[in-house]
Amino acid sequence: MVRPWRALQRARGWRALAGLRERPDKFGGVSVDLAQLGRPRRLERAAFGRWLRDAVARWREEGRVAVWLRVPILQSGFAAAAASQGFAFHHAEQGASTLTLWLGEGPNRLPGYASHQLGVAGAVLDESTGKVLVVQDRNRTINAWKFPGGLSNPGEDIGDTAVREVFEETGIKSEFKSILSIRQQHEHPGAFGKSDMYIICRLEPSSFTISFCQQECLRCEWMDLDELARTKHATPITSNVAKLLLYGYREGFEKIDITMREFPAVYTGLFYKLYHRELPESYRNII
Ligand SMILES: NC(=O)C1=CN([C@@H]2O[C@H](COP(=O)(O)OP(=O)(O)OC[C@H]3O[C@@H](n4cnc5c(N)ncnc54)[C@H](O)[C@@H]3O)[C@@H](O)[C@H]2O)C=CC1
Ligand SMILES: [Mg+2]
Repeated sequence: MVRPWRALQRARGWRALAGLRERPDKFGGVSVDLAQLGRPRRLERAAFGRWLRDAVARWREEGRVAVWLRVPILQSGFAAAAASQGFAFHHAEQGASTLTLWLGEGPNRLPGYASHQLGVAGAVLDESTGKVLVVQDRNRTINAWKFPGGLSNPGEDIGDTAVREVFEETGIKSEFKSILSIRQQHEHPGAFGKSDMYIICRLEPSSFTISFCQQECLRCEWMDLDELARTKHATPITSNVAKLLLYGYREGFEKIDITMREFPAVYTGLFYKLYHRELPESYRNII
């Protein structure tokens, strides 16, 4: 016998499903966010599965090309119900996962999620002494000199990551001047098998007394740039960028710098940063 309160809960669950808002997108897909259901204690996975099967049939009839289903973490059982109907994970963040189902013709054309992580290091050069700031990692088996740096926070500008990481790891304050190099490595073990983008910036110091982070660094010092360019005890990236920096130090930074300019984005009203080699004024103003 189904107890009346349980029947009532189920009826509420069905009403909630029937009332789910669907958001079409400009590509012909549709999104449904299951957070709208609140905490449906009595809405069973099987009932949700039946609703989803009917909804998918309807979306096919309507000619939708894709379904985006957002599932709050506490309702993850619904992800299993969706997977049994062909949905697959697209991405997950702290509180929810998003699954997709391609309904269009031919192979799935939905864009993937994050493909890279971004690391940024700072080559901090004291131009008055020709010394550059280097560290050795505490957690590495082979200890080579490298520039202090680390992973970018979401929404953080490249130069801000370099300045923050340099300060956190060495106690040195600095200012962003330019980008010197970009390294891309696929299947990076430190990036959960994704690709790693590693950018080295040129920074100018505004403080000089080292107070390095004991958790992350084993050693930290101001080293002659000339010596860093020659030493065998540096990673290949560090050696190459040290040579590049030495070239710029001797012959003018305009030979090596990739500088930054800020522009308003046309469609969104946001701003972005454009990084490129110096462009003479006469070329900037060509109409
Ligand atoms: N060629 C070079 O000179 C080197 C370049 N890199 C690049 O630097 C960037 C990352 O810099 P980092 O200094 O590593 O980042 P970071 O300065 O943001 O530090 C990451 C922190 O997370 C910790 N961590 C990492 N994986 C962990 C795990 N599974 N469990 C617990 N703790 C963990 C580390 O011990 C470290 O304290 C990447 O882009 C990488 O490719 C890193 C090392 C050498
Ligand atoms: Mg680091």
